[in-house]
Amino acid sequence: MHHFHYRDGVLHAEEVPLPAIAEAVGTPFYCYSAATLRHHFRVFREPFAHRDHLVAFSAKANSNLAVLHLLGREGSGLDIVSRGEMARGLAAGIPAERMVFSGVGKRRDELEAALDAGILAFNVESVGELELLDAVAGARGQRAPVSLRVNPDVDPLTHPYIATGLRATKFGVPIGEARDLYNRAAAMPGIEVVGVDCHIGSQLTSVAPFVEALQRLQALMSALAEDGHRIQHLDLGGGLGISYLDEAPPHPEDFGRAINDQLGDWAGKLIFEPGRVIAGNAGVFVSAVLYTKDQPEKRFAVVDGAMNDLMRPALYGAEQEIRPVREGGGETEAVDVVGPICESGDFLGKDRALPRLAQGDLLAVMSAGAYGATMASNYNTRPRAPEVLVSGDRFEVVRRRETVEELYAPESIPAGGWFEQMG
Ligand SMILES: Cc1ncc(COP(=O)(O)O)c(C=O)c1O
Ligand SMILES: N[C@@H](CCCC[NH3+])C(=O)O
Repeated sequence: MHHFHYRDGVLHAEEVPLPAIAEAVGTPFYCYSAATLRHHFRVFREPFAHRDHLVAFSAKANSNLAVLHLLGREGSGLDIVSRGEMARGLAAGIPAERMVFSGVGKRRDELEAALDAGILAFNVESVGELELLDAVAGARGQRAPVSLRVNPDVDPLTHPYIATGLRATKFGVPIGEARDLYNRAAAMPGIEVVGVDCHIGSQLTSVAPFVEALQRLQALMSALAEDGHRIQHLDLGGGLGISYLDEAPPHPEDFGRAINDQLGDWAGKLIFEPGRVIAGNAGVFVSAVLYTKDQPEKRFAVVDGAMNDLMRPALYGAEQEIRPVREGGGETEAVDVVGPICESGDFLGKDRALPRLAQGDLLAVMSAGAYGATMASNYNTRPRAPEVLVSGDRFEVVRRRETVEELYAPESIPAGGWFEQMG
C-alpha cells in the first residue's frame, strides 16, 4: 500500500500534498501517514491472530503521543527503555499492563515508577539489575514480573552498531548463564519469573537469525520447564527490517510464518517489540533547498534539514531515499544533499540522482518515520522540527516546532558576583 505517492507530479501523504504542509508549518518537518501506521500494525500482528499475543511497539522508534495513541487504539502495547518513554505511553493512553521495560541501565527510580504503574514485565538484562529489582520490589511487598533478556549469540547480519544479540555486545545475559540465573531469580522473594526475552538486533533483512534465536530460546525453555519454572510468555523483541533503498527484507507475513512454524503448538503468550517495521516507512522528512553550490568536484544542495533532525546517515552511514517533492521532468544529476550544520558528517544523502534543484525546492527523505524525530537533537541550537500526522485529506500538527527561547530556557547565568569572585 502506497500512502506516499505522486499525484499530478506532486508528492502526497495520503490525500495531502506535501507543499500544503510546508506552507502551513514551514520547513523542515516530519510527516507521518496514519493509514500506513495502522496498516503496518495490522499486517504485523495478523499472522499471530490465532495466538495469545501482544505487539508492543518500540517507543524508541517513534514516541510522538499521537502516534502512540493511534497504535494504542489498535491494541498495541509499548516496549520502553526509560521512565520517559513510560510516561509518554501512559500519556498517550497505552495501559501499563501492555508495557515491557527493556534496557541495560534501568535506574532505581525507573524500576520504582514501573512497579507503581504495574507494567507487564521487566526485561532484566543483568544480575545486578535482578538483585536491585528484587530489593526494590521486596521492600514494597511486591513481586516484580520478570523475563530475562537472553543473549542467544546469533549474528543478525546487520550494521554492527545495531547488532545486539552477539556475545560481545552489552545486551542481555549470555544464554549459557541463563538457566542458573533463572534459578536464582525464582528464589528471590521480590521476583516473579514470567517470561523469556530476546532482541537480537535491528534492520534484519532475513528471517534465519530470528529462527535461530528462537530455536536457542526453545532449548532454554525446555531446560527451564525441567527446573520447574512456569514460563508464561516469550518476547522475541523487534528487529524486522524495512526497505530503505533496495533492501529486500522478509514481508511480515513470511516472518510470521517462520516464527509460527518454529513455535508449533506452543500455547504461551507471544510478545513482539517491533519499531522500524511499523513506523519507518510511515513517515518522511521534508526540507527545503536553501542554496545550490556547484563545485568542480561536486554539486551540493544545502537544505534546511540536517543531521540533528535525521541522524542515521551521519551515525551509521545509512542511506535513505531522497525524492523531489515536485517531480522534475528533465535530466537528473548527482548531488550531495547536505545540511547547515558545521560538520562534514552533516549530510542527508550523497551522490543522489535528482533533477536540477533550485532554491525553495522541497526534498523528502523517505523512511523517516522511525529513528528520525526520536533521535533528533538541538545541536547548533536548532529547534527541533514539527511532526505532522496525516489522515486522508486532513493533517494535524502533533508536535509544534520548538522555539529558540525554549532551548535555552533551562539555562542560567550565575549571579551575585559569581564571576567577579573568579579573581
Ligand atoms: C530491546 C529492543 N526492542 C525492540 C527494538 C526495536 O527494534 P526495531 O525498530 O528494529 O524493530 C529495539 C531496537 O533495536 C530494542 O533494543
Ligand atoms: N536507531 C537505530 C536503530 C537502533 C535500534 C535501537 N535498539 C537506527 O536508526 O537504525
